[in-house]
Amino acid sequence: EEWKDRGAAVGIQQDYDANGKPVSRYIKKGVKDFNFGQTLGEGSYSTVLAATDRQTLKEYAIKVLDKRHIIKEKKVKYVNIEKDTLNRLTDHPGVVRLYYTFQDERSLYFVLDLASGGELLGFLKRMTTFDEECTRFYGAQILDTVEYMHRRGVIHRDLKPENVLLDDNMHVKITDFGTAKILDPPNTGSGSSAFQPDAAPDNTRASSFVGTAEYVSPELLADKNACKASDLWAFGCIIYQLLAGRPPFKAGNEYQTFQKIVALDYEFPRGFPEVARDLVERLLVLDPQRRLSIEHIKNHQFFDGITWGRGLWQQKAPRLK
Ligand SMILES: Nc1ncnc2c1ncn2[C@@H]1O[C@H](COP(=O)(O)OP(=O)(O)OP(=O)(O)O)[C@@H](O)[C@H]1O
Ligand SMILES: O=C(O)[C@@H]1CCC(=O)N(CCc2ccc(Cl)cc2)[C@H]1c1ccccc1Cl
Repeated sequence: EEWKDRGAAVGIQQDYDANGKPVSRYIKKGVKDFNFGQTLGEGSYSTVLAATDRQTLKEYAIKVLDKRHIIKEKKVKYVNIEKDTLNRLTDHPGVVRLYYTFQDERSLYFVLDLASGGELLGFLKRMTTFDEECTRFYGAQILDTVEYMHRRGVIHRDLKPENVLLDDNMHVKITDFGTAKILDPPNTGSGSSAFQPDAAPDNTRASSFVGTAEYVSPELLADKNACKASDLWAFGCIIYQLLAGRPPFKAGNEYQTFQKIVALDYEFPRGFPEVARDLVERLLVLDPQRRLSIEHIKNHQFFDGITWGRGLWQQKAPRLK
């Protein structure tokens, strides 16, 4: 019972016994290992609290989910998807890292990277619009992270400025994977084959789920299925929104917003930078197969000057202006 209440083993400590024989020890973390601090935010089924590990003094964000509420709202599936997705996306600086999970009789706990800068949306609201340099930097970090997710066979499906958090270096930390889709690699016939693609082919379709109205792709509205290119549609909406201060498709209600999307009914405000306009026009394309691929986006003139890869995450974030 003790084992269960304190959650499954969450980490392996590699040690050696007196004779130098390797010994693996399971580290179990539980509520008692943390000092809980302020509430960082509330979700529909969750509360996120700042917390400090009492042994290491490292700071985390701990997402606490109420079991009764989750069961009542039939969201158990989303809890498992969030856990499984985060457990697949463990080695990229742009994804909020999941360190431990544990539970007690009332709650589930996800111990996550603390993104102390809060949501990108918050900064955008305060600035009204970003200049090109900031849009380029944040766009590049978001794209680099989306590329990593796709290579690991994960479609986010709800990319938006609320789900792009910022850490204490003002670098991107993408969150909210409860509605993500894990593309199971195609069964290559012989399961034991040496070559196992780390992700399904690009045009694999995911099951039905609709994200946030303003960022939903036309294919999702047409035939209820999202694909990797659906994340790139949302990416196009985000680039537009950072520079324009509002999303490209926004109407009085969700249905009218959907009508604008499927009709590709949007226009650029006066003064919208030409190069960025060209990029957005090649992303907000109704046919997902004709949308720019990640490789082509990275080579687009708008991202001239960006060093892709590790360098992008070591440089100083531009001051928001
Ligand atoms: N790792 C984190 N670091 C700092 N703040 C966070 C972190 N994760 C979430 N938050 C903040 O806590 C709030 C609640 O996040 P949570 O993921 O629990 O719910 P949500 O996804 O925002 O809402 P919903 O579940 O309705 O989609 C968010 O507003 C977010 O800004
Ligand atoms: O998959 C796991 O890592 C364990 C396995 C053992 C276990 O009991 N749980 C909790 C399962 C669960 C999920 C949702 C609710 Cl509402 C209640 C229990 C899982 C769990 C523990 C802590 C946090 C999240 C989860 Cl899914």
